[in-house]
Amino acid sequence: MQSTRPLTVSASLQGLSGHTRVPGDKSISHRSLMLAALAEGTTQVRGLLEGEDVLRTADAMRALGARITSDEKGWTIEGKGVGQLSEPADVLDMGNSGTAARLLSGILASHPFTSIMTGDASLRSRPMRRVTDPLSGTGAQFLTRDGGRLPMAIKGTGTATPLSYRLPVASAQVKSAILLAGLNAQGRTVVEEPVATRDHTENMLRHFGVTVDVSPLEGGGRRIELTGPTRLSARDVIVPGDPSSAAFPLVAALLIPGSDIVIEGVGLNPLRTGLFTTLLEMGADLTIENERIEGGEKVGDLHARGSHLKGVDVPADRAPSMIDEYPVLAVACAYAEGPSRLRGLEELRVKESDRLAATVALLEANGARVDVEGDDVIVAGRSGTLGGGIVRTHMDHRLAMSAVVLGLAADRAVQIDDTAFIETSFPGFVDLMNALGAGIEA
Ligand SMILES: O=C(O)C1=C[C@@H](OP(=O)(O)O)[C@@H](O)[C@H](O)C1
Ligand SMILES: C=C(OP(=O)(O)O)C(=O)O
Repeated sequence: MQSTRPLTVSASLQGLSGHTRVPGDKSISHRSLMLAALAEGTTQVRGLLEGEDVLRTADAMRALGARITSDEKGWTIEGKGVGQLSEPADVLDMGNSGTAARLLSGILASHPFTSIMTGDASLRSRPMRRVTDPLSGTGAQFLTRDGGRLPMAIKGTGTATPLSYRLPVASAQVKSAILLAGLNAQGRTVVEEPVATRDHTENMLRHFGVTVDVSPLEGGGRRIELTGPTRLSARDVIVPGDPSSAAFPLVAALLIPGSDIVIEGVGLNPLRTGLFTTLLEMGADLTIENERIEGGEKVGDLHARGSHLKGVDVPADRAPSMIDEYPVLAVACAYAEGPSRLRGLEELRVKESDRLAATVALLEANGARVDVEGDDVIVAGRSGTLGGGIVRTHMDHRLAMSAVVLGLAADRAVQIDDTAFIETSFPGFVDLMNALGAGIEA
């Protein structure tokens, strides 16, 4: 990927102001390319996130036979059909993207050819067994390095056995891998998730004409079922703004006194809005305006003003609806009045970095007091000056953007070792923040 890009961020002298739009939703963008490649016909995608992670998925689907082009109007994908992808001539490099690697594993499991997948140093350290263990039940074979890490070889099957699987961890990536394998399996695929996770795969499969049955599980969670082999028909997709990206300008506006911003067209899928709920509980001056349906997804405009935040207790079962937002929420908690407890964050340990440890380090380096008790993070709340630290981002875009937000509200400048990985999910982040008046000198 890009060379290292260090950045020093000083306090924003004035509040943020103005209207903006964040790039397209990363989860929906990956899925739109994958499902369009599996569909029969031509799909147009508008608003696709053109970040490095999604571009890796586009390259992989091209290597598997789909024709994918883009122009100023959007992206066009000529699909191959379920079961009709072709053996790639070279290694599939999924870069920094866990979503790309995990979801594609499901697709490759039920195609009758052999492929090899790798990624960057961060992705090569992340656990793949969570998908290879269940997907082995289809009859596909996986050969991984170092107890389940990439690179891995996948020998798929054209006669996949359908899986019936209860997720041991709350993971939309694992759920999606199993459902995608089920598209070309012989019979009923069933996934049970004890806690509901983002349902973009289910929603988009329906959009492409697949029958997906979803029923509630006793005691919470959901059962998701589909019958293979099935066919997908090309359908155009409009990608909403990514709530996980909106989190950064949003929290910055809440923390910088005098701010008043509107982020337009943000996706409001209820399985993604845990951060907004939490910020409201903290007393944020945040309103969601113009709620509407765009391209089949609920979207709205986030209107945020500088706020006096107070500490919060976030329950563990909220984690799946805001899993990528904890680093920036922890930053907000460091500026809040009174302590916060963020519960049940074990999944943060297996993201692009060990995000639990790295978030604690980010805050401590800048004068905040933080404790970890089991999988809970306790942030003491503001008591003295903040900032002045050096932040190590470990190839993790969310840490880099969280450090920028911390720096914009800090008393002393924050040094960030590398902001290059922001390109994976939020191209143009610094420019967007500066257009709102952040005054970051790159
Ligand atoms: O399915 C998806 O698109 C995603 C699911 C989440 O990961 P897990 O499934 O590991 O929780 C999230 O962290 C990731 O950024 C995107
Ligand atoms: C965890 C993330 O992504 P992925 O798992 O796709 O690398 C993220 O974007 O915060």
